[in-house]
Amino acid sequence: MSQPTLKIVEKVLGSKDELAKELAQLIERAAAEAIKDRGLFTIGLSGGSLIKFVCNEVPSITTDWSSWRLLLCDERMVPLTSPDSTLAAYIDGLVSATPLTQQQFLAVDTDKTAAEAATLYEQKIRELCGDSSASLPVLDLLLLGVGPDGHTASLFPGHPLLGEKTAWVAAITDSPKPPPSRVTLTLPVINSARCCVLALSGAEKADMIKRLRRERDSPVCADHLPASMVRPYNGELVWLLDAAAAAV
Ligand SMILES: O=C(O)[C@H](O)[C@@H](O)[C@H](O)[C@H](O)COP(=O)(O)O
Repeated sequence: MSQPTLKIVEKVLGSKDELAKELAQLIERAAAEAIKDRGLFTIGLSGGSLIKFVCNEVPSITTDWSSWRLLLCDERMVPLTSPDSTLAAYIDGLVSATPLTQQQFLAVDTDKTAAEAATLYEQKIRELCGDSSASLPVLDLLLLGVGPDGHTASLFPGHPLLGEKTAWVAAITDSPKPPPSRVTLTLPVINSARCCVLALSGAEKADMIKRLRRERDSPVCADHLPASMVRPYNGELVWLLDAAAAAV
């Protein structure tokens, strides 16, 4: 059976603020559709600059917050009290600014080893998706950043994790981006989502965008950057760029 053609949408926004507003509108639409169709909205969150984009604009959207379940596309194996904790940043930015409760966030057990936490997180996602026997979860919306080396979530160029085909969540203890120990969704789970958003901003990402565009437009390209391996099987791929990152 041939692979359905991937629907890729690329939007270039004038500034980081405009990118954040566009992202919030996309999230509002995705949440409305998911809640109407399934009574639940599952959204995956990444760290880095996405945190500010989400926390600055998402609190002002109109949605049924009680139907949201928020999980992490990747998380650092640090305590919630650490400034490196992605979950802590989102709880701090969203719980006080919306009706969301901390219990609606799917927390990683960062007090365990990364391998144990990965196994436990997969079980939590299975429970969330209500089908423990499912081969892959279909999450509604995954928000992904892209590092200057083309990594996304905690999937890094040339890392064996890029070849993981069965685990939903994997541990990495040699992350080139500190802190070194993390858990991450794997590519099969990322590509099973209904919609993946890659959000890139800043002039420092311009060169990477050029490489990703080359890979995107010619899949046979040898690079195989992790961010260009985000190609949802049956979902939508949205690139949101600010003008600085999209500068050719
Ligand atoms: O926890 C993390 O480190 C992130 O999940 C990571 O994948 C991030 O999204 C990229 O490194 C891009 O970060 P910036 O958008 O800040 O460049």
